[in-house]
Amino acid sequence: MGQKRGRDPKAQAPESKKRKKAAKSGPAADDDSWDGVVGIDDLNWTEVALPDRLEDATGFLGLEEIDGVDIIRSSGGGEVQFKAKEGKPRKSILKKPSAENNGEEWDGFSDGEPNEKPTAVPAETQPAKDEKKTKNKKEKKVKETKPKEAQPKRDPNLKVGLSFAALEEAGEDDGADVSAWDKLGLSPEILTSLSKLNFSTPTTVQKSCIPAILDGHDVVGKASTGSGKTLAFGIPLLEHYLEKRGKKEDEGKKPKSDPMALILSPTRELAHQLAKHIGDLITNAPDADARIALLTGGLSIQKQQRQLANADIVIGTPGRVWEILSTGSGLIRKMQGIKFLVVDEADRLLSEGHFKEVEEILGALDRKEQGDFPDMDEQEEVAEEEPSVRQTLVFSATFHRDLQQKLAGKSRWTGGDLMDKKESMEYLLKKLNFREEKPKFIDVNPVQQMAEGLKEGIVECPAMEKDLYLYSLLLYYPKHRTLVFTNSISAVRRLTQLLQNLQLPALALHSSMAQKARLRSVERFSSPTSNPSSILVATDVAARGLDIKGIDCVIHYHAPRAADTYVHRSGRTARAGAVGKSVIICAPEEVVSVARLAAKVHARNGNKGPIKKLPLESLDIDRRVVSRVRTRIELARKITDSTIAKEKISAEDNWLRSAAEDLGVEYDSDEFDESQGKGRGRGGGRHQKEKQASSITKSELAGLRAELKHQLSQRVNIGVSERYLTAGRIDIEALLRGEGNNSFLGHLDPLDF
Ligand SMILES: Nc1ncnc2c1ncn2[C@@H]1O[C@H](COP(=O)(O)OP(=O)(O)OP(=O)(O)O)[C@@H](O)[C@H]1O
Repeated sequence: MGQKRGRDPKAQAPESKKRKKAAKSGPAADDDSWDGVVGIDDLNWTEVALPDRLEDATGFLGLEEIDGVDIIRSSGGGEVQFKAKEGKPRKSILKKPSAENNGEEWDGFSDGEPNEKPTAVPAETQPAKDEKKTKNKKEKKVKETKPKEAQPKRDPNLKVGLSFAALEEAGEDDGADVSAWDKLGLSPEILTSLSKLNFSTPTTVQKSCIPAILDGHDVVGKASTGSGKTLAFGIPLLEHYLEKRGKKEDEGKKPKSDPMALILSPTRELAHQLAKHIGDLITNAPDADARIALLTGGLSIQKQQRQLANADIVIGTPGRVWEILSTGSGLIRKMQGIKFLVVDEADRLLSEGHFKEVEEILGALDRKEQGDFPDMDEQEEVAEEEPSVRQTLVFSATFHRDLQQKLAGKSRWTGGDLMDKKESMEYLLKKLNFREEKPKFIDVNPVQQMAEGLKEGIVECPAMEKDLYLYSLLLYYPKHRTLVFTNSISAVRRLTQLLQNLQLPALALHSSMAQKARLRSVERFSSPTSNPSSILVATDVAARGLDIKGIDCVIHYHAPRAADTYVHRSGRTARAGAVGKSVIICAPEEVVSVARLAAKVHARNGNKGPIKKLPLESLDIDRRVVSRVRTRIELARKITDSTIAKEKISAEDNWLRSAAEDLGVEYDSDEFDESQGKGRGRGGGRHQKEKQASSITKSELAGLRAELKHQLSQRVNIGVSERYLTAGRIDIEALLRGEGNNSFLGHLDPLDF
């Protein structure tokens, strides 16, 4: 078991105080007396542009103007001075710095030279940044044509990192009023970024966690899904970066290229999203050029190695992080200097399949003995590193209840078999080697685990009719972006094809897909321009952390196997204060486990036993809908099963044929099946079914497709007969106008859920 590292937890406190002071004191960090009042020449005047047509002109042509200022008259009554309007960052009204401040442009990570200069942001966010830089360059050119005396005179006392650099784009910014963040004492760069991102108010978890992290504490943060946990740790990380960089610049030193933070994520998609989210914060913070290395499987390892060599923040999945650390040269030593270790979705990351790699990484970060690093060259071995001051930040929406109580100091260590069980979270939390005896446990919503705007429902149906009920449910909510969860990869494959055959825009996501295809599915599903009825069919690889705007509904096609999975799956909707629905399609044999998990999730005040009534609303799908779409489902199933079986058999056949060729023998598939006893014994039924499904001929398949197409071209008629239509019993005009649910013909009570 690792020992507590020798470090005074309070050692960082003076630094934090200084940071707060700097943030409060305005652009000149040394100038405590600045009251935000500036003279006319300090303002960021912009020229009034000429409109295309003169009659469209408003304002003063040929003059300069400025927004967002209040006029102050000096006590003598003579000179006019200015102050930023309430709610606007004070420095946002100031003149921009001269061109000399602009650093070199960055070309992005590439597979080219190993000595390339790395970036401030992850590869994905780079194009936007590059575009912005090009734009700034153009603007600069225009400004350079101004007479020289128009350039502001720089106060030699002003610090670049913390002062004017923060104003570069702030003057043009129409972002949100961020005064609600004032109490957190953040730097102007970060306030500008939050304003641009339109994050006007910190969320509860951000309000509680940011000050604790900035004060140097280890933090275990628990808050419901979609409540903004990423920035709760992302903001302090960037604060630390800016502060350190400012210090180095003051001392005239070059900033070190060693990473300052490692963020571990359980899935690739989440790692990409974290990089994007934190990358956005960096990109929008003027002149904050922190660099992110994204280490996930499925993408070029060499490129990631190079990124890591020059990164400030490393984000990755444990497997790839360990793969790179254990083979790279001197990388473990570099990583030992990190100031923050963030374990996101901790309960997942610290259990199940990730255990081994996480343990390796943690072990390597804390290893002290010399000569213990096969990847370290001699010079590095000699170099004395400053003692480790790592803060550990652990976040999730769900935590093991015992652990929760233990960390909150409410119960004693239960010991016994928990300690013996290697996978147990308690063991690994010890491994995390918090530097404080008791990390701060911040539980934002100890009672309610689910997001406030979430409605939970259940649809009960026979196990073999889940397709039918899923499809019916989707027809009830035609304009809903929906995420469908299943418990297996084969179910994802089958359901995606089934829904596609039913002409629904379905995409697949599971861990056996190539990484690029995985990212493409998420991108296509989440793009604001994508079909608002998009459906993503996924395994639990999408259950954790994925932040996709506008998911209206989560459907559990298979009941989740554990309560935390239910919380995280459902948490993909109703995020950041939005509303959403979560519906379990439940077969009779799943009812008991669903009731158990719902009771766990909704148990009040510390799991005092199951609650009596199922806390999920029972949804009644109209029987007429189910019976009228049955033929569609049968046709779509036949087509899907046949396509999948054909693909499978042809893949197996190809493999056997080429193996036979290699061996120089003849291959006959029927003979081979006979010899393998296929069709008899265990699995024989499935094999027979596959054979049968694949034996549908091309023309039969075409017939089925044509029949399905015909069915789909008509609305589902739920009780409107010709007689009614002609007798004027329904509003044909309204039907033609496309009012109501377009999928149905006739009146259908909505689910009101
Ligand atoms: N202060 C804020 N104001 C408004 N929106 C915010 C704020 N902070 C974060 N958000 C937005 O809220 C959404 C959810 O944030 P985030 O992904 O960090 O949630 P989370 O708590 O980590 O969720 P999960 O537990 O599911 O991983 C994101 O789209 C993010 O951009």
